[in-house]
Amino acid sequence: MSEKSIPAVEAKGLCRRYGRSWALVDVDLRAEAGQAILLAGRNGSGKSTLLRVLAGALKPDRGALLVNGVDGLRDRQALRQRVALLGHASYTYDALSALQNLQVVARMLGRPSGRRDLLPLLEEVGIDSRADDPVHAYSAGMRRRLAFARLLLQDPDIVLLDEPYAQLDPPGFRFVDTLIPRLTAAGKTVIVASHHLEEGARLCHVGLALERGRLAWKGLASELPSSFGGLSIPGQVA
Ligand SMILES: Nc1ncnc2c1ncn2[C@@H]1O[C@H](COP(=O)(O)OP(=O)(O)OP(=O)(O)O)[C@@H](O)[C@H]1O
Repeated sequence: MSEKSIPAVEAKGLCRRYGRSWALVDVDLRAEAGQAILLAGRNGSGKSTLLRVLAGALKPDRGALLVNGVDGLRDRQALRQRVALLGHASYTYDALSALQNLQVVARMLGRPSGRRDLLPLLEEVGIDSRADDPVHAYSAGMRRRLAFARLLLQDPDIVLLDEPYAQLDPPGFRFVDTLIPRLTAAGKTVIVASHHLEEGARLCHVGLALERGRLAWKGLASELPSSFGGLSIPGQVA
């Protein structure tokens, strides 16, 4: 079967509610390997909910989710092996150092977990000089950088980024700007929820916008109407 016939992610009719209130209504999404998708929408439109459903962190009330052709709702382990979400919470072990945090993940994944194996990842995200400090002593941006290092270690096929610029400084923005094309060039699928439509348009191929949980717009990321977001990053250095 050709690669094109099996999308990396295929969601159909996803619905999710919190109590009586629907946060996602009949959302369809298709993403190919090597594609970056910008997910836009006002606060509360359902972006984080959709990413969490795609990552297997939240169960949809209705709908189907196939990841590389595998039913992700039935086979949640397969889903979690293929998909990783960088969300709002960093899910770190705060009493451990950054290096120890990565070691825990590396051991879980059966990957090399020596200092020399993992330090380059911390270097890549710019926190190697604090590798041995406990994470509870980290700033918000440093925790976010550690979450990126963990994501790189996980090396999933499908990368979900929820507001990737949040808490980062200008060098951090540049890290995100180079990370997304690097991931897609390696054949990964990237779905980015962001209010930064200008950056998203530069980095992503397809644009989707949610409005009150429904898919309200789909097209080229560069043509996404600014009514769905439109922040620019203060202090962005060319
Ligand atoms: N844990 C929760 N319990 C109840 N309602 C929730 C919960 N999480 C989200 N919601 C509701 O679901 C809707 C979608 O929220 P969601 O966080 O997915 O939006 P979002 O587009 O990511 O917003 P933002 O841009 O502010 O991050 C909102 O109406 C929100 O109030």
